[in-house]
Amino acid sequence: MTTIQLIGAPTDIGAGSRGASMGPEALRVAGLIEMLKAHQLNVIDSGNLAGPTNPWLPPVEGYRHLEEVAAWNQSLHEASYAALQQGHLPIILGGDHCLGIGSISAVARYCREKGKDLRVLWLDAHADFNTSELTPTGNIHGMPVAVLCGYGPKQLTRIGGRTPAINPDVVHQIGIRSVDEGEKRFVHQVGLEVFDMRYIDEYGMREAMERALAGMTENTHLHVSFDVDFLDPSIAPGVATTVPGGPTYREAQLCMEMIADTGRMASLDIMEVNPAYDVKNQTALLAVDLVDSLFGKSTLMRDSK
Ligand SMILES: NC(=[NH2+])NCCC[C@H](N)C(=O)O
Ligand SMILES: [Mn+2]
Repeated sequence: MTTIQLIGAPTDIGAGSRGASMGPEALRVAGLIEMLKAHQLNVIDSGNLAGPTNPWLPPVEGYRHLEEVAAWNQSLHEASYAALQQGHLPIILGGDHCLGIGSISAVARYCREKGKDLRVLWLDAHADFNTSELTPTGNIHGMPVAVLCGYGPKQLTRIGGRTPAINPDVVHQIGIRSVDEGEKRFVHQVGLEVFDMRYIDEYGMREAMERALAGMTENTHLHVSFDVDFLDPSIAPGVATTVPGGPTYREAQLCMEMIADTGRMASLDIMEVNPAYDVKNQTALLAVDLVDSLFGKSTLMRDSK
């Protein structure tokens, strides 16, 4: 029986607006634990990590709150790695998406040690591939993928003991529709695989997901990093950096169901839920509904189990 371990990381330290620090509790209030238990999963809620408060200062040399971001990610790295070592499936409750650094560096370290092939599905409106030279904001939640690939300050790129923590070819991004100018060039330069909204418009979510999930084996550890701003803001207003033109409810469901069908998901981030922007917790409720599908809820007639 799979044991899920929830790890809350209540911080907005990498964001440009406050409020993602309330995300972990919003997800719990929305029924995350009860939903997981209904899948006959063991659930351990290890509560929330502690870390520095948000000093709410402007960027320094292209980074906002670098030391605090490093502290949060170091402790998330340790907690996520410990959960994986115990054989648990960690679910990280963000918090802003800078926390992908701590979470995914832990998964990468675990995979290296176990000889597993890592694949990261990055569901997001943004590529999060900025550096201090490229960023228009200095907000580190716009940088985690670049940091994981070794581009960034050493306080962050060294978390997890190997730099780079991952190679760009393990990352497959879905739903992207907001990439800064310099960031775009850099994404092309390193050859990130991006199924952006234009791709999804032209070929559909099914084709995008088939490609993003292709080639996995028994030995693949699939990590899903779900930034809730992936979703269209009309259904998910509770995020700080909304971008119009995201996946609809049905497209998002299909995305989750296709991941569930692989049976390979072994760790998950749920990031950027921001109750300060939400209406009656609907974004957290929707995230829980979609994660329900990620764990195999089927609304389909063909459901046979
Ligand atoms: N995880 C996120 N919400 N990232 C938004 C990043 C927005 C913008 N590209 C920036 O770097 O500031
Ligand atoms: Mn993001």
